[in-house]
Amino acid sequence: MLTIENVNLHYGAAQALRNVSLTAEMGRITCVLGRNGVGKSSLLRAVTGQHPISGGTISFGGDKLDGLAPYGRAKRGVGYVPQGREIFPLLTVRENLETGFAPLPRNDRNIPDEIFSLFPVLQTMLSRRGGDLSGGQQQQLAIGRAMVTRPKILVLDEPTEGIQPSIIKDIGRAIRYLRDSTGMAILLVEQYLDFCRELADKVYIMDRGVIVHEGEAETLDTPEARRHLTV
Ligand SMILES: Nc1ncnc2c1ncn2[C@@H]1O[C@H](COP(=O)(O)OP(=O)(O)OP(=O)(O)O)[C@@H](O)[C@H]1O
Repeated sequence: MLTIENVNLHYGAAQALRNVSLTAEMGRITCVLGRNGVGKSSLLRAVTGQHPISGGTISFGGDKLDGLAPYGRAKRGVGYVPQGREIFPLLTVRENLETGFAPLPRNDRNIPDEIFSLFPVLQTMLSRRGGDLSGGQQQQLAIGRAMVTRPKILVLDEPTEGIQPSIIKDIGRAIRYLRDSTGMAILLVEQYLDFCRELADKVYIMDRGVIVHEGEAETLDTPEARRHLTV
């Protein structure tokens, strides 16, 4: 499981995370809810090594992650689907998927078939450029690219942002499938309450860099959560 303990993160003098602690267990979907600017992406940058933390510890399966470069964390099984997808627009869909080979030993450098079972559109568009895909297709590609790295934990930054409802459904189904079939841990941050409520096993709510609620999804107080999501 992923354990985040008392983590602080700064951008210069501005503090984006304040003593944040959370756990994301194997075989469960952990969702962090919060409105724009409360620190959700910063939390994922801390987990994936995109930004250094200024206090606390982050460990996965008992190994300390903080201090490792993003590449080292990918090698230890941290798969990342960043906000805005970050697809390479001039590379083909196949080449985008193959960028996920980097942390893998040579024998594992193949694209698992289950990516195409989950997202058939990727197979039909293998030789198209990433930049030609719709936002929803790019999100599926970003999840596929993370799956190529054979993650033990998948970390997703607002996977529903700017995506049409039918593709949001496909993405929700894929996330559930990954939890159930592989037993991986899934940590996702979201502003979309209904998506989170349908999918999550455990929910945290963040406000201004602080965790203000932690609980099982079925006990989530929806009006209270909505209050935290309204500006
Ligand atoms: N590179 C940066 N330099 C300075 N401040 C930053 C930087 N990135 C984020 N911040 C600030 O840190 C705070 C948390 O931002 P963060 O992106 O983590 O929030 P968020 O909850 O993910 O919001 P969003 O949904 O808009 O991405 C905000 O006040 C933001 O302005």
